[in-house]
Amino acid sequence: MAFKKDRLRRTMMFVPGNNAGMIKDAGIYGADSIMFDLEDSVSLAEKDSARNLVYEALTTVDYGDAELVVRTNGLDTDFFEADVKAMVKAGIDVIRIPKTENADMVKEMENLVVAAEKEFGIPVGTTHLMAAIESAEGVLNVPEIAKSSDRMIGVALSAEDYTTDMQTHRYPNGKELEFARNMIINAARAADIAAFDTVYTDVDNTQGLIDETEYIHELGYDGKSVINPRQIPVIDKVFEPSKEAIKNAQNVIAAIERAHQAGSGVIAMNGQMVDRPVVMRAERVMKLAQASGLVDKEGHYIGK
Ligand SMILES: CC(C)(COP(=O)(O)OP(=O)(O)OC[C@H]1O[C@@H](n2cnc3c(N)ncnc32)[C@H](O)[C@@H]1OP(=O)(O)O)[C@@H](O)C(=O)NCCC(=O)NCCSC(=O)C[C@@](O)(CC(=O)O)C(=O)O
Ligand SMILES: [Mg+2]
Repeated sequence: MAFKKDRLRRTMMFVPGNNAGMIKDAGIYGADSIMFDLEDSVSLAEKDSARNLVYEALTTVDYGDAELVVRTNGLDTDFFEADVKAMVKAGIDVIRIPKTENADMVKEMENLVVAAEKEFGIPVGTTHLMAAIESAEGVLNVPEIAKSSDRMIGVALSAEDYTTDMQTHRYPNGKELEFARNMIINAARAADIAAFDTVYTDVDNTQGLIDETEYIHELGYDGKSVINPRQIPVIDKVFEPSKEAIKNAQNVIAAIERAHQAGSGVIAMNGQMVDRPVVMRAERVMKLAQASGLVDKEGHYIGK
């Protein structure tokens, strides 16, 4: 397991917690984060066996560098406490809180996580949290939800439940999600945490997935939740920087290093001002380039 607050999270793959085959092989597809689901993809009759299955996998399977996330059952269910205890004991990186309506729900989750960390001898603060925003109320409260805990790593739009709550459904142009998407990305950036777009459920429609991913990439999202491994390379490709963008980022980083050596935090490059925000964008391009295998560890372009 590997946790880093500012890691790349282009794809977060849902894996139904009752499917042993999918759980075992979930690490081979290259998702940045693997999310084991104990909530809506698991029937009531299988809640306990799914929890045991995911616990077993977390403590025995090597998922490499992937970040490991679990979506527990809701705070209002009989399964929630047992889910949280088992997942904290297993050393999960992140708990995804379903149907998060307000900051009090995050606090309730946090209190249980702290108790479980103490009970199982896990260093307090190790288990991180993220909130799934799945309702009108959740969208209105997302700014406070995003800032409600130091453990928060991100907020995610959950459009299936959200559109149901809004008494609409999903359309190809995504107009029904505009307000929620803008609220969520803005709240995430204000809290300095990640923003995840929703699942794209039409798994055979690759062009539709590309269009939606390009749109949320432009809005500034870190990535998307996915439901099928075939969606991972499609999303990664949209997030892949061009050769020109990489070259520009390399030039920006080199220019600011020269500026720092000369005792300045700002420099002009080809007539354009290079300062901290420009450098931060360049650093993100280089991180994406490295994850895409387009540059080596020293940042030299190697292509594919
Ligand atoms: C969609 C489909 C049925 C398509 O089946 P297909 O049969 O066409 O799949 P194929 O492509 O043929 O599979 C090829 C190979 O990949 C393996 N494989 C497939 N999917 C895999 C996977 N997910 N993880 C690991 N492995 C996988 C498979 O086992 C096979 O392995 P092998 O046999 O060895 O070749 C299948 O993917 C699937 O069940 N997905 C998970 C669905 C799910 O989790 N739903 C709940 C989360 S959403 C929700 O709750 C709404 C939300 O809450 C969301 C929010 O909060 O954001 C909201 O409100 O919006
Ligand atoms: Mg949902």
